[in-house]
Amino acid sequence: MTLLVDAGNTRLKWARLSGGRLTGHGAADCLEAAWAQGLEAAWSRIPPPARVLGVCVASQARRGAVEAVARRLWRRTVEWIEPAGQGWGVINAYAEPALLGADRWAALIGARRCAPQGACIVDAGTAITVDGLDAEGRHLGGAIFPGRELLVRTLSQGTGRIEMGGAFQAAELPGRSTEAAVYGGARYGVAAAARALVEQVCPACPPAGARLATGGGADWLLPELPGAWQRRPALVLEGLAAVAEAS
Ligand SMILES: Nc1ncnc2c1ncn2[C@@H]1O[C@H](COP(=O)(O)OP(=O)(O)OP(=O)(O)O)[C@@H](O)[C@H]1O
Ligand SMILES: CC(C)(CO)[C@@H](O)C(=O)NCCC(=O)O
Ligand SMILES: [K+]
Repeated sequence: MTLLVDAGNTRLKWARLSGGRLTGHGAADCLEAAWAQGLEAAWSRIPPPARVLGVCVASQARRGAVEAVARRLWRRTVEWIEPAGQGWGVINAYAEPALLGADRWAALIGARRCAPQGACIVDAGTAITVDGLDAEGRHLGGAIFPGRELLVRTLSQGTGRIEMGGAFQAAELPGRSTEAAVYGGARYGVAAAARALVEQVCPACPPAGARLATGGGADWLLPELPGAWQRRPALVLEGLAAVAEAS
């Protein structure tokens, strides 16, 4: 069994790969202080994996904490996948391939496998990313925009008079309090921005291409986007599964 890990900036997701199937999906909220202890407790209940394969777009410290858990529990080294110029049927659009987010790279590999006709991919995570992929596996490039929660944090941290804490709340506009104005602004602003990104990136993708959506924010974002989208909650892990099976 191979343990697949998607270490994002908000959450860390994992699943077990055996016999070509993904099972035992789990997630840890990395914004909580004791997330690493929580991860260790959750992982101590799964059978020892032969390999641990992952992507990490979070800090070096978080990467190190994940490595420490795998080492302590199973004496395993985590194999972190980094984007290359090409691999697993995908050709990276970046002039400096290593600078593409490893989660975007894995999502493209996952898309290559489930949508050989090409795809437009939306990942609604901490950041919202949109990427294009053609029928030859060429990555067409993409877009990066702050997600809802991140936008609220940014406003809170970058101003003197806005202080936001706690969970995101649905709010209507016009808002009659700072909270309502900020939550409503983030909700409608990010939705409008995501629509604009999709409208820019999707026309560059093959007309018959799939529209694939992933990320923890897909449920709220999808109804805001034009067109019919296929939910692939584990697209990044699906890409990692393709890598694991081929190496
Ligand atoms: N239980 C939850 N905990 C945290 N975020 C959640 C939860 N449910 C939904 N979300 C939404 O999912 C988003 C995080 O999604 P996801 O887990 O895909 O992010 P991530 O992988 O950490 O992001 P990134 O890869 O961009 O760093 C949050 O910004 C929020 O909008
Ligand atoms: C954009 C995020 C934060 C999305 O998780 C991640 O893919 C990342 O840190 N990327 C590096 C920058 C880039 O992809 O160009
Ligand atoms: K993500």
